[in-house]
Amino acid sequence: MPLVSMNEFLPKAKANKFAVGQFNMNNLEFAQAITDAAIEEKSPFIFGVSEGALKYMGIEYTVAIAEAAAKKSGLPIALHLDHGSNFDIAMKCIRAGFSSVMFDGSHHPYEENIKLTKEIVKAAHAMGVSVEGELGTIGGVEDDLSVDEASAQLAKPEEAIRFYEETGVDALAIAVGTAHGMYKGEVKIHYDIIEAVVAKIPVPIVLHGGSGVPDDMIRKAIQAGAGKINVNTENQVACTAQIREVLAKDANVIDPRKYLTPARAAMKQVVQEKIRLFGSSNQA
Ligand SMILES: O=C(O)C[C@@H](O)[C@H](O)C(=O)COP(=O)(O)O
Ligand SMILES: [Zn+2]
Repeated sequence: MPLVSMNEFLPKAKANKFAVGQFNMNNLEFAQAITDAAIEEKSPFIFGVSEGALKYMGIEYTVAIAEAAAKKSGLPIALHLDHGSNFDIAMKCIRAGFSSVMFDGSHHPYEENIKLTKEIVKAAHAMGVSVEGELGTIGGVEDDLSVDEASAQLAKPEEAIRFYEETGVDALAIAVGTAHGMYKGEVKIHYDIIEAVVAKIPVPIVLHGGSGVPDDMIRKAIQAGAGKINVNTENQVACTAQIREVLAKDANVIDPRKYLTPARAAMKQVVQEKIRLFGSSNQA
């Protein structure tokens, strides 16, 4: 199966109140772990690739790995630029074979964010590629905001609704209290904001910063209207913990397969648990 746009599965997710996971691809082992978990769960999924990961892996390897995963699994998989910062990087990814892009214009003033997002939607939709937009500040590692500071930057429902109406994005990331990275304090999700926006737009809300959010809060967010949930840090933590453990036990290990095999298995378990939690098992 070729890579697909998020529109292959997000409308169904919104209608049936489940969420599709975006799991970030940082190297081959991440891609294998995510794909193997999804195969067992018969779940659609999204490979998120940040600009940093793209630089690390190279765009050709990234696309080739995602295409191999789609071919091997037969699952609906979207290859999605995560937090794309400008028009050029979005077009570069689309030309290389990405089936979906995010434009993160949240650092721009509201009207400018709408204008820039609209331009990307127009070009991407002409090529059958889905687009995610972002509004408000999702705090955490990227912005170095505490959870309290992030709460101060929450999206305003009326602005989010107009943002959708003007841009026509396929999924909308709004700041509702989650933050990137593991939480230092308690996470507080503003379900009322999700509900108010989702009631007025036909596309799902995207929850960034899915790592470390308690399961019951994830379930409530999905019921409120989150149809795409991003997870990266939990996989990084699982991967690195295994590598540390193997190397700490035996300082003579030099074969990367000796520590990458358990690292991959640990990530597969994380992804499988998230897929079950998100309710996307058997939705492929
Ligand atoms: O960290 C990245 O490179 C990707 C993240 O920004 C991703 O979009 C995301 O929201 C995952 O959040 P996390 O699970 O808190 O790492
Ligand atoms: Zn994010």
